[in-house]
Amino acid sequence: MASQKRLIFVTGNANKLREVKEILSEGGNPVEIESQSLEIPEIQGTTQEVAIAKCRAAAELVGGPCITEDTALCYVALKGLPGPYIKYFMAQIGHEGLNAMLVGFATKAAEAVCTFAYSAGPGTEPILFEGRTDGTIVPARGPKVFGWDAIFEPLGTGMTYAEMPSDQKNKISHRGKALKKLRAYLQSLSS
Ligand SMILES: O=P(O)(O)OP(=O)(O)OP(=O)(O)OC[C@H]1O[C@@H](n2cnc3c(O)ncnc32)[C@H](O)[C@@H]1O
Ligand SMILES: [Mg+2]
Repeated sequence: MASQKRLIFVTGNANKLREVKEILSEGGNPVEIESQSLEIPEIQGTTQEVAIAKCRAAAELVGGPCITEDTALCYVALKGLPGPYIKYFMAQIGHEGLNAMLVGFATKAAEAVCTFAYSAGPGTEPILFEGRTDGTIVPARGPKVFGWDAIFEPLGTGMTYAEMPSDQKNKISHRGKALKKLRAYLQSLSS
């Protein structure tokens, strides 16, 4: 059996880290995740530009290979906004405000987008792995534990992320889909 690689996941978000560990623990984990909580400034731009800049900065700070992750919540009616700026919107206006932003718009459709970035070390170009889940913005339902989970209802489920058991969310989530791609890439590196 190939020895397990250790990889540093630079994130300040304990819920992200929990889900990443849960998802990677299912079925042949190619890496052992070690986390480092570092405050990395996030630039403005597309989800891809934000993810690349963050991972580059993280690799410089860590001084070696690492992964970072960016989550965006993209409203169809607002052409993808708040997108990568969702954290600040969430902090300032909360679940109610995030619903109120859509009053007067015909569609409440939104896409949850997760972008993992892998850097082989300082000075190397990060590689991106993206996962997307379509859904609808709804008044909050379920435990308010993780970000905007309570107001995002993935299409066809009738439940918000917050109302689902974590294994159900992980199976269909933006993060689960992106991690599947990252896992395949890491497996190809170690074989
Ligand atoms: O240190 P990092 O990894 O950047 O952690 P962060 O909390 O700053 O995360 P982001 O910059 O990616 O901002 C994403 C925002 O969306 C929230 N979020 C991320 N994933 C989520 C999920 O699966 N469900 C609900 N909210 C989520 C998260 O709490 C933030 O408010
Ligand atoms: Mg962040």
